[in-house]
Amino acid sequence: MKCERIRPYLGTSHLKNLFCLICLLLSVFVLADTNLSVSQQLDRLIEKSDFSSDEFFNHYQQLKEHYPEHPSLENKAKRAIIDSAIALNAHSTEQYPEVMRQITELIPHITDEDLVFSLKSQLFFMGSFDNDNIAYYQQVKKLIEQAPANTTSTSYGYLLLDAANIALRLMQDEEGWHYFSLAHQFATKIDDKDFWSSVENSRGLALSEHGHFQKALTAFKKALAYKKELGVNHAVVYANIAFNFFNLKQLDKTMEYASRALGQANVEQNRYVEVLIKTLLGRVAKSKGEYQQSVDWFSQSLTLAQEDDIRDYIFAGYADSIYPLLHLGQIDQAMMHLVQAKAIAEKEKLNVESYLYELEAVIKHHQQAYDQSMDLFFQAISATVKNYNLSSAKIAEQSRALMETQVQELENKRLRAQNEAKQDFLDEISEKNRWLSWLALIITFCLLILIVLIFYVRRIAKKHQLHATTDELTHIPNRRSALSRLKKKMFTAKKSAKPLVIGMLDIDYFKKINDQYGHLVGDTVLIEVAKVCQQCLVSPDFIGRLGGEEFLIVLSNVDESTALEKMEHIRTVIEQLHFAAPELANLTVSASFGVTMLLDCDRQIEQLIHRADIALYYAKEHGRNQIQLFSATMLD
Ligand SMILES: Nc1nc2c(ncn2[C@@H]2O[C@H](COP(=O)(O)OP(=O)(O)OP(=O)(O)O)[C@@H](O)[C@H]2O)c(=O)[nH]1
Repeated sequence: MKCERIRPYLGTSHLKNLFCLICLLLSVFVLADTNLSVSQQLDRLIEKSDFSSDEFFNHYQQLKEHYPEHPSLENKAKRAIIDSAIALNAHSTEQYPEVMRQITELIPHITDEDLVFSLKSQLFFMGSFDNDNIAYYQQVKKLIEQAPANTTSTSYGYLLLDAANIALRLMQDEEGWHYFSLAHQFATKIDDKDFWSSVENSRGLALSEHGHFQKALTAFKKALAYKKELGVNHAVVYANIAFNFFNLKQLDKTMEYASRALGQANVEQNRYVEVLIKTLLGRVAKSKGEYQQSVDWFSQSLTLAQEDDIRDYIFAGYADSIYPLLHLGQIDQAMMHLVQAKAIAEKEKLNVESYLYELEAVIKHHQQAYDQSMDLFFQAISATVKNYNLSSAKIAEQSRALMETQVQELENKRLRAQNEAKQDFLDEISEKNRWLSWLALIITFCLLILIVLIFYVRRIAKKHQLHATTDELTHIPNRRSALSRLKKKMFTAKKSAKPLVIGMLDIDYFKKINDQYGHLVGDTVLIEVAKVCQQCLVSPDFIGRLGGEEFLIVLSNVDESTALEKMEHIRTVIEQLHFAAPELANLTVSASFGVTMLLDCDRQIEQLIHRADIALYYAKEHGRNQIQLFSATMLD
């Protein structure tokens, strides 16, 4: 962004250099009539002209030694022009007064109008330090008006370019582009490729400063083509193209042309371009957010600029690194750079007051001194207004742009704070969530353990219940369970007025079986009897073991005859029991049954059981292996 801020005073320096070069050309042209040999040597000198090259100085030195006291006034004038060009190029301000004195003395004696004009222009450049303000612009315009009619002096062309640039910087766009158009016409008139290249390069810089980067690119490329055609130095045009691509945000192209500029600068031994490109690389790194890299590039550019005393870029090195330093949180270092930048600006009389206020405002902003920052921003505007004599519309435009920047900055700050708050909230939630996750995990784990425990407890309880309600030997309901179920059946039957029949089953002569075959066989008989009985019954009918060899059979919802049929079937099945073991081949089993039906008068199961017992006793008494239905006569 600061490219545009640096450009104003850089552009003028270039113009001065170019102007000096043209003065040399003009001088050679003038001398061609008076002294051909000097002229030829100067021609060669000018062809290779580069005010910063050793070759140029050596040739010029030789020329001076050969013709120390050349009588021609025009030659003296030319030498004064060359001396002033060298002094201007090298910023050798201490030499200015002497050269200016020579030029002032010569002017009244020179008759050639164009040469006089060139001398006056040179004098003007040496006397103008503060070249960015309205007064300077007025002086340039006045000088242009003094140009001889139909002049072919390129000094006139370079003054037009200077006027165009200054007008644009003073935001007098219409006049600025008008001067460019005049320079264009003048270039057509004199048909000088070098001047053409200067027009295009200068126009490219102006277009770039005004944001017309594509048009600027076209202009720079034309300038480059002219320079290449002439075979003169063009590293600086490469550099300008690189800067332009940077403004177009085409970083790949920026790097490509930066590299070409560096290569060409190496060939031309142009340290100025090297400094320029390192500054550009610093800006590229800054735009990528690589602030440390950016500071490093600016530091390298600053060192080179200091070594070669390239003052514009000593200032740029300090000023440009302020933003990245602030981003790196090095506010004190940024402040030190600002102090240095201010000192250089004051010493060199650089017209950067507004820029310095702006930089200080940004530093204050980073120091959170917002009121001071705002004041400094307004001082930056005031400085711009004062310096450029802006119209109220331009002031309003600048103020609005600045306010928008501030508002945007504050909005960004607000959004940052909002995001931070959001992040804190999310962190808090995620912290809570973390705890909740742990809690959920622990609870799940506990629940799992609980479920497993419940499962085992239930299994054990079931086992216990089974144990408590089931006969261990026969696996049918035991006495307690059988009687309990009978109780429920009796209650249901009475409630629904449905019939209920019970049968007491007792294995006949079981003692004998035990005695004859042993208890184990007795157990087997008990198991087999229980098994076949159960097979004969369908739910809700059931059988339970009351104890020893005695069983209880309960038949629900059956009439007397059906009940007796079922009992008879069971009896028959028991009677037909066969045991596989050969020693049990002769073992026969039978059972007696005492049967009774639920009566209306029954209140307790004991009454039922008692009647069944009586009937069983009766069956035993009357020959066993039979079924007896209770009847009152059995009581007799
Ligand atoms: N093997 C075995 N014997 C048992 C078991 N419980 C009782 N007994 C025996 O069963 C026999 C019952 O004999 P009793 O009450 O005299 O009856 P009984 O020999 O069947 O004669 P009646 O009932 O009159 O036909 C006893 O000898 C008990 O020891 C048992 O769980 N297993």
